Amino acid sequence: MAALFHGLRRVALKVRGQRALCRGPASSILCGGRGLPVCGGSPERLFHSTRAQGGPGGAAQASAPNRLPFATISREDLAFFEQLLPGRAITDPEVLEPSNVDWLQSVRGSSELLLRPRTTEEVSHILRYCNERKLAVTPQGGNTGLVGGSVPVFDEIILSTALMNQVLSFDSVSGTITCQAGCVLENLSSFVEERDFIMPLDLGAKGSCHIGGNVATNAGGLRLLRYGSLRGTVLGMEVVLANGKVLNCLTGLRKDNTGYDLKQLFIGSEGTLGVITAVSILCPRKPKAVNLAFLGCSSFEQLLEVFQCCRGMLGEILSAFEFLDSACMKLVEDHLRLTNPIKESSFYIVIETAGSNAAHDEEKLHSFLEEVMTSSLVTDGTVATEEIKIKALWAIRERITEALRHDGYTYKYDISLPVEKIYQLVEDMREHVGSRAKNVVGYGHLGDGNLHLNITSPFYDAALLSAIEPFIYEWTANHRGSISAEHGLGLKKKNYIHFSKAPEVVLLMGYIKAILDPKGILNPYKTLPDTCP
Ligand SMILES: O=C(O)CC[C@@H](O)C(=O)O
Ligand SMILES: [Zn+2]
Repeated sequence: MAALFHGLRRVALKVRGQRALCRGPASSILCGGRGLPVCGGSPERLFHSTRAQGGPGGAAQASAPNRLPFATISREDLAFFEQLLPGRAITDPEVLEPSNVDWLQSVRGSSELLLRPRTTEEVSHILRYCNERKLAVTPQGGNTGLVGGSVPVFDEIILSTALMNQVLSFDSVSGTITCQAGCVLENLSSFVEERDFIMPLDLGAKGSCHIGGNVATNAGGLRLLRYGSLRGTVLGMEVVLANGKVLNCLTGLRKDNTGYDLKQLFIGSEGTLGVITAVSILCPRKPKAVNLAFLGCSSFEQLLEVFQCCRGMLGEILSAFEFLDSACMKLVEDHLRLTNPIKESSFYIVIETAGSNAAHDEEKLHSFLEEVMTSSLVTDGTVATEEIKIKALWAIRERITEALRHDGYTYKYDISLPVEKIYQLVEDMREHVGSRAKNVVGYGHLGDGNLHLNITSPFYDAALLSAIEPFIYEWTANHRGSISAEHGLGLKKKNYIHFSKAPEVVLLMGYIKAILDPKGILNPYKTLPDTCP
């Protein structure tokens, strides 16, 4: 079996060095929110943008509510903002354009004002003013979200964190980084890596997404299996409330049980409760040895067995367990010209190990590979230890979202389920929609029980959408899953919240919103449903 392992290594050398380009999904910025009354009951209509999507087709699976009675921007307002942020209160439609449209180009707002504060004080002034005037605000970071949470729906003022990009401090003993919300994740990764640490999260959108947006959407990503969610690694936070009050919870303490942990309210609230301006995040030490195994399996059942075996045999060095099906592989081959490094298989697995002793890790990985290959759970595979090859293999998994965008109009779902049920949904969906869909693909964070089910059609197709929904939500609810595992609800999914949350829970969310943002100015039309449970 040693020979087989080395054989795997040789295949790795064949992999071309494509670097995962930073696209934009997975996380977004401090988005979310809706206007008061908490459940507005505004009639819905389905809308889709005809100028949408980079690929063929385009549209949006989003319900467009009616505009709530917010004020509109006056000359005096513009003068105020221009004075507060000289040269950083943008009204030029061309500059505003990319901030009005989401990364998927599926939803579009019509904001006429983009504000670029640099400091928490400026954010505080902006919000105090907007709250008094009842001007609605959409916080925006890297604008990489997938649920329409980070762009305005109507004429909301866009509050961008792009210029709030300073690292404030780094504690090299604890590994805690404190930085402004607009720091790009990849820049933070480079910063901490130079100091022998890593960020606890990693996503395909790392080149564009902002850390504030990651926190506001509780972005999951590829390392959650090992380092947990931001709910555990965010130690402190500074947030500006709708009325401009600054809530300073910017501690770097691991333990702090003094009362309610208020920062948790803002993590994953999509900017509906406050604008996150700074965060303190606990970073793990940079692993001394990283290995990546890219394996093929002929059935999902076998893939699950590999997962079990992997957890048992790799234990503490396992840092990611991702999967994609053969339809995903075809998409990245066809649209991005990436090369399948192994024999064609029904399923592919990406396993990453990260540890402190290369020889020890390699030995563990070797025994694991020997086990799964002798028991024929894995049909083919390749292993990489060099960074460039690891990146090339990761690109196959990380760039699926980008490949989908080239495939047509994409109906996106982000479901968590008991792990053994994950692929049954893809199969049931394929059967259910039949030839109406161009592709039905499944991939995701298997180790976290998180499936990304994506369906494409050449153009937006309302009939296909009504075949998919509410079928997918009912299916998920029947299996006690979540209809949004890591992307949030934003604009597109907010009205389906009841498939995952009980009425009294949604009601309590509404009360919290009403307390923190009584005028509903923060990211209206997002996260909470239009109608009361
Ligand atoms: O595009 C998607 O559906 C998933 C995006 C992202 O969360 C990923 O895991 O690649
Ligand atoms: Zn994901």
